[in-house]
This record gives sequence, C-alpha cells and structure tokens, in this order.
Amino acid sequence: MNHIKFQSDRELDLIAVGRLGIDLNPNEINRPLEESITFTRYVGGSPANIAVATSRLDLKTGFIGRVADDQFGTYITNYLKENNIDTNGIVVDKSGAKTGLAFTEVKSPSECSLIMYRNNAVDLKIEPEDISEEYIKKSKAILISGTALAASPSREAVFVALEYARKHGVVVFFDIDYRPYTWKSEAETAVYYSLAAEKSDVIIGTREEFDTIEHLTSPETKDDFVTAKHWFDYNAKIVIIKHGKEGSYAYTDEGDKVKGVVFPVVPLKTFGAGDSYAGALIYGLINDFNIAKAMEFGAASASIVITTNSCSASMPTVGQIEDFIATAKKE
Ligand SMILES: Nc1ncnc2c1ncn2[C@@H]1O[C@H](COP(=O)(O)OP(=O)(O)OP(=O)(O)O)[C@@H](O)[C@H]1O
Ligand SMILES: O=C(O)C[C@@H](O)[C@H](O)C(=O)CO
Repeated sequence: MNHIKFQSDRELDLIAVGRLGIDLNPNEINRPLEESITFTRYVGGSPANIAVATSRLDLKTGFIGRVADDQFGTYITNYLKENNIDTNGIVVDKSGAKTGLAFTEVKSPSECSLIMYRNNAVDLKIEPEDISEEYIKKSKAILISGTALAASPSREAVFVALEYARKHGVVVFFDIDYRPYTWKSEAETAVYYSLAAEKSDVIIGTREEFDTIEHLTSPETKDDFVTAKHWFDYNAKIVIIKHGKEGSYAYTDEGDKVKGVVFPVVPLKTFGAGDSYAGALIYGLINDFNIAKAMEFGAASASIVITTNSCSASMPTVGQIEDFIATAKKE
C-alpha cells in the first residue's frame, strides 16, 4: 500500500510527455567516442525510455510529443506502437525541425557520457494546442520530463498539461531530467523547474538535479530531508532523491523516510539507470506497492538495464524483474 490516490476508472495508466529522440550507442565499447566506428540506433529520450519501460511492465501507456516529418519520426512512432504505446497524442511536426540525437560514449563502465545533437530539436516544438484535456483526463497519471521546460513552446505545453492533470485528479510524476546544454542559464532552469515541481505529486531526481533547482532559493542546501520537505508545502507526496550506485531515498509528506535497496551488478554502462528505475517505480506505485517495494522494483530494473548496451530496447518485463530479485535474494 502507498498513499498516492490514483483514479481507478481511467483508460490509461500513464501518459509520458516530452522528448522522443534517437540514441546511437557505439558497438565497440570501452573506448572513447572518437574511436567508435559503428553504432546501433535505438529510440531514446528520457520520457520515451520511461514510456517503453512502463508499457513493457503492462501499464497502459500513452505519449504526448512531437516527431519530425521524416523517416526518423516514422521509426519512433512505429517503435512506440510495436511496444503497445498509445500514439494518439503524438503530432507530426511540419516546421522542418529534426529529431534530437544522442551519441553515447562508454569509455569504461563507470565513465559514460553523451554528445547530443539538438539544434532545432523537434521535441521542443510541442505546442500548448497539442495538449488535449480529453486525453489527459483519460489517464491515472502523467510523467513530465524536465527537459521539456527548457524552451517555448514546449515549456507552455507542459504547464497546460500540468493544469489539466491537476484539474482532473491525474497524478503528476516529475522526473527532473536535467540536461545542462538544453538551457540558457542556471537561473532560468531553477525558475521553471521550481514552478513544475510545485505542481507535482512525485518528484524524482538525483542529488545534483535537486541542487540545480534549489540554487537560487537555498544554494547551501545539500541535505535530502531539507530538500524533500520544501516540496511538501506544495503538492508533493513523495520526493525521491537518487544517489547512483549508493541507492536512493524516498521521503513522504507523512514523515516517512525509505532507503531503496541497490542490486550490485557489473555494469556495461551506467546510462539508462534513471529511466528504467523511474519506469519500474511508477509501475509499483500505480499497482499500490508500498514505497520500499516500488523502489526495489526500480533498482532491479536499473540493474538489468545497465548490464546491456541499450536503454529502451532492454526495458524488462514484470517476470524478468521478479526473477532477477528472487535470484539476487538467494545469492
Ligand atoms: N552502478 C550501479 N549498480 C547498481 N545499481 C545502480 C548503479 N547505478 C545506478 N543504479 C540503480 O539505479 C538507480 C538510479 O540511478 P542513478 O542515481 O544513477 O540515476 P540517474 O543519474 O538518473 O541515472 P542515469 O545515469 O541514467 O542518468 C539507483 O538508485 C540504483 O538503484
Ligand atoms: O534522454 C535522452 O535524450 C538520452 C537517453 O535516451 C539516453 O540514453 C540517456 O541518457 C539515458 O539516461
């Protein structure tokens, strides 16, 4: 049991809002990007990865976003459909904007980075008019991804989605998803992240991401409890602060603090941990798991995904996560 109230009469469980992109992951790993020659293409973008994760976990998942009017746009939409994601909220952009690309680098399992190509990125072209109140109110929850706040008109579109969600009792998950190169200044970032976090029920981010939000109001804060408590004065019911392989902490507006377990693995790369964690955590919360169990699901999913060379393509099923946890507990 957890204390988040999801409306039971909804057609969809989750609608993710924001970035649909492409990841190009090097096939030759453990070397710098300049020495990588061949790449495999995957659907990427943090909210897209989370949507694939929740759909693989049998949550009825939809997506609101824009794709380019070209072959990559078609590839992304088809991939979502193949993964049973409802694409009725996806608009084909006619402005000539292009799909954002992320070239990942795996120098070693612990030294991962990415180079993003995001000039005129189509995901930031989503318009407030693309957000349908009827569609949002069909869902138990929405997931907002912070990068969508980086520029107009996407920023306004997110706030319209938040407005409809609050009006219709749709639970708001907010993954901070801070990508510095998408923003103009730290002040701009802090302002818009704060406005969105104030309207969110569950806020998920790393320690560094919360520091980014707080840098104007309380630059000295580095304490998880102080950070979490701030958001309980608004709408937050759960604040999750992630600390990489050290695990994560959940704080609740009821005064609980839960330490999430970690499943130690030898990673192939570390990116994808956050998205798989979020997808499985959301699955757990919507299925009324207690918070510790939902975090355990998230951690297991992350451990599975970081041992592979992809994010979206490796998102596990419920059975795979359960088997992984059972095996880990025996060892
Ligand atoms: N090296 C690791 N080994 C085992 N589990 C890990 C490791 N790294 C991350 N995790 C799991 O994934 C969860 C989320 O990871 P993390 O805190 O790195 O998020 P993130 O920074 O958003 O990830 P990403 O690298 O995808 O941006 C952690 O709480 C932990 O359960
Ligand atoms: O979010 C992105 O645009 C890139 C992701 O798809 C990428 O694989 C990653 O960073 C996952 O953490």
